[in-house]
Parts: sequence; structure tokens; C-alpha cells
Amino acid sequence: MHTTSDPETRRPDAPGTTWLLRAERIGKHYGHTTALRDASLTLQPGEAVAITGPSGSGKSTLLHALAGIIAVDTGDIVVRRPDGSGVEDLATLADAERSAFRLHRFGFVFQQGLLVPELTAGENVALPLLLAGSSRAQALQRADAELARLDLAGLGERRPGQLSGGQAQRVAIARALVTGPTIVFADEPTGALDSRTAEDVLDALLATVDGDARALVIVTHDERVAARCDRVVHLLDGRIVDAR
Ligand SMILES: Nc1ncnc2c1ncn2[C@@H]1O[C@H](COP(=O)(O)OP(=O)(O)OP(=O)(O)O)[C@@H](O)[C@H]1O
Repeated sequence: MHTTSDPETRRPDAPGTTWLLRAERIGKHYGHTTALRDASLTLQPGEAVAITGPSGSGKSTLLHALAGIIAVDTGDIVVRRPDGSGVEDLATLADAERSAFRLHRFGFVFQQGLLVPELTAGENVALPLLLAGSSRAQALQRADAELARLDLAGLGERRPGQLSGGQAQRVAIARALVTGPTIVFADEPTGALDSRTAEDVLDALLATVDGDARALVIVTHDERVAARCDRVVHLLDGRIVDAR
């Protein structure tokens, strides 16, 4: 094990470099609690990165900071524009701008899927597109295509209560992907599932980065999930203490 603040992020860009997101020495306090200190991380396209560590070590805080859900107190987070025209600095965006940025550029999968129970599976998947201004017909059509890609064709009319845990989680993955995000963030996405179903959901998540320009970041307590990712970032007391 080695202590690192990921020196790779401080190297100047090599020609033709393709990283998607760089966080440099980010820190976050909640009152007297330091949830994150001096954490640096670079996300490359096509990679799945696991964030591991004991309870309270700062995993969710790191994920939420990278994803722009919370603002950091110190450090920088820059995200490359998909058209390669430069980078955007998350730390300098106002809350409303960060929300819009998240909606268009990132996808999210949480432990319980967080589907809206009153909406159908198709409507749940269509939601990010509707929020981004798509017409209902267009959004539902795209949602259907995304559901089919996740082997959920024919289930679009069901409500979340009529789906199994694994199906609901795949609906959540479809919703995360429907806007074509460059980074998918998942917080304990398999935590509430039995091991067989967890394996299927993990397969679906990992497939989102296969040969793609997308990166996946998964917070997990599960060693088996971490073992299937390309890299593991381990946190202790808010610090990255090991990055492989
Ligand atoms: N909104 C908040 N207000 C106050 N303290 C917070 C808040 N969010 C997190 N913390 C604290 O920050 C530290 C890191 O929390 P975080 O949720 O990031 O850890 P975690 O590794 O994801 O934990 P777990 O595995 O239990 O979900 C903890 O001490 C936690 O109590």
C-alpha cells in the first residue's frame, strides 16, 4: 500500500490525452468533520473505478463531489467537454449551473434505484430527457430503446412496485444512460440485491463502459464488485490511501 494524492493529475497533459475528469486535491468539511482531504483522481474513458473504504471514510462524499452534487471547499474538479473543445471547472459553477451540467453530462444509479413509484418504468427512464426539455413522445421513444438495450423490452408500462429488485436497478441504469452521459456514478448499486441479481446488475453497469468513451465510478463495500473494476481507489478517514 502506498500513500498517494495521485501525482498523475499534476502532470501536464500528454498530446492526444483523453481523460474525462480530473479532481485535484479536493477537500470537504461538514462542521468539524473532515469528510474528504486532498483527494486527487483522474477518470479515463472506458474505465470502471471502484471507490472502497470503511463506513464513514468519505466514499459517498467523494462520489458526490466528483459528480457535482456537492460543492467542495478546496481543490479543483475539471471535466472535459465531449466535443474536445476544452474543460469546464465544476468548482466555479453556481448551484443551478452544476445541476444543469449534471443532468446533461452525468448519469446516476443509487442503491435503491430511487425510481418514482407513481411513474411507469418508461416514464422514469424518460424523466432526465423531459427535464432537459425533450418532447414527451421523443423522450418515451428514447426511453423504450434504452430499456430494450438493458433487456427490459416490454416492461416499460410497469410501475416500480411491479418489478423485481434487479429489474428496477436495470431501469435505474437505463435512466442513467438515456441522456448519453460521459460518466456514470453509482453509489452501492448492488447493495440491496442478492448475490446472483447483484452479478447481473453489475454486468449491466460494466457493459456501459465496454469499448466506449464513458467512465463508470462505483462506490462499493463489496470486494467482488471492486475486483471486477479496472481500478480501485481506497479511502481512509477522507484520504485516498491506495489507488491501483
Ligand atoms: N451532510 C452531512 N452532514 C454532516 N456530516 C456528514 C454529511 N455527509 C457526510 N458526513 C460525514 O462525513 C464523513 C464521510 O461520510 P460519507 O457518507 O462520505 O462516508 P462513506 O464512506 O460513504 O460511509 P458509508 O459507507 O457508511 O456510506 C462521515 O463522518 C459522515 O458522518
